[in-house]
Amino acid sequence: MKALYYDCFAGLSGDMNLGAMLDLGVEFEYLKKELSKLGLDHEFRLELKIDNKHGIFGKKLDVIDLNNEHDHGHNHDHAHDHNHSHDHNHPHDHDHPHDHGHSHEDNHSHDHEHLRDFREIKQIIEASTLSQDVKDKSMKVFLLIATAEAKIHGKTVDEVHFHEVGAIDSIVDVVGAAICLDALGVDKVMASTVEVGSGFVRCAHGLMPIPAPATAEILKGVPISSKVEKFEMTTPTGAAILSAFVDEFTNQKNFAIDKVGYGLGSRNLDIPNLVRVMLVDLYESNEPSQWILESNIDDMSSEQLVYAEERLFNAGALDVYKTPIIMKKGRSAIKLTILAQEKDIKQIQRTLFTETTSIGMRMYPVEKVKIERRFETIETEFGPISLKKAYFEGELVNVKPEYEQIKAYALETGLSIKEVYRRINKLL
Ligand SMILES: O=C([S-])c1cc(C(=O)S)c[n+]([C@@H]2O[C@H](COP(=O)(O)O)[C@@H](O)[C@H]2O)c1
Ligand code: NI
Repeated sequence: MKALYYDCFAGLSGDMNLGAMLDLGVEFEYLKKELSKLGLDHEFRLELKIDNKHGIFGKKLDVIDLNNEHDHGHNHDHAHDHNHSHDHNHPHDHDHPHDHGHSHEDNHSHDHEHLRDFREIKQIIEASTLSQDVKDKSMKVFLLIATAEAKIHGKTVDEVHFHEVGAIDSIVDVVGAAICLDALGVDKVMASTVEVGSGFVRCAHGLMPIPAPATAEILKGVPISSKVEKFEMTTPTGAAILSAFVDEFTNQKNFAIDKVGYGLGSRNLDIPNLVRVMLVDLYESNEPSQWILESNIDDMSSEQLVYAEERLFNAGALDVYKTPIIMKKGRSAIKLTILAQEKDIKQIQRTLFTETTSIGMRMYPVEKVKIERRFETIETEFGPISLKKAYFEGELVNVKPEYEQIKAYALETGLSIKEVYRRINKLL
């Protein structure tokens, strides 16, 4: 199975993502051709650079806002405050200072500050000739950003406007991400823990704690780290691209690497400021990762614990077992251990916390080695018996007759179970 793996040790922004996609092999001309289906070619120009961070060469894509290129005196670093009173629906406050050869009667209006609200972005995408899949993927990302912004600023999704580094930059980053993902045609997208950085960043709203509020909102439920000091490593756009497209966040690299792409960030940091995206072949035998969940319990009746055990199996536990332990202050207790697949963890946690007295648990991923098994049936004096044969690297290492059948033959004949085993083992 073909998959994409995002190594986000230096986080992700919209332009780092596009750089990596182009470095992975998506043709620049193809991206430009597809983006032109938005009908916004007069508003931006793309500049692709090859550069390096710490000697690692990769790609960097800059979106040049053609409105702003000529718009002297407009500084995007201190855009405008969110509490301003722009009316994004009324006709242009200002006429555009330069004629870019398009009329202001275009169906997409833009004003001097290039604000676009969510509704307008939706209209542009829907009216474009992009494929339905690219439209859906793009809208998924935009909806995540807009929903986060709306929640933070107490607005409705339709009222949210995209303004930080210019709406055109957001559109190219988001729609470009959808175009590239579509072009790569992978079956699955995976990502590592996402580095968000730390400190404060100056946004349109003033200084914001890192992760920026929108980034934090979008990354809910995603594993993050905050190791890099005083930099914003993941932006809301990067966060939304990951949140919309990643099927599994894992640091386990159970795959063979086909190709690696590097998308460069802007600043130079102690660590290489880039995202590494890999096209990978997932191992066929790749089992979903398994977890051990554990709780020490010293205040429940055995009856209730057995009941909880049944409920845990119902909630998807692959195994549940108990170990007697002595806790601090000499308290006898039970360590309840649950083996589970990642997808079942939430339901198992819910069951554990509702059906036991535990209010916490330890969790760690485990690797399981399962050697090859083959089943065979042999004829015996008692009747047929199934054998489970286990092989390690082709060598037969264990043969086990099926216990339930032996038990049935012991009861049927009145012989001891030891005797039934003895007679069957002679045949093996
Ligand atoms: O909605 C957006 S794009 C946004 C929201 C916030 C909030 O946390 S609120 C902050 N920012 C900052 O703008 C720049 C650029 O972000 P992009 O995702 O557009 O690249 C960045 O510093 C964000 O923290 C944007
Ligand atoms: Ni605003």
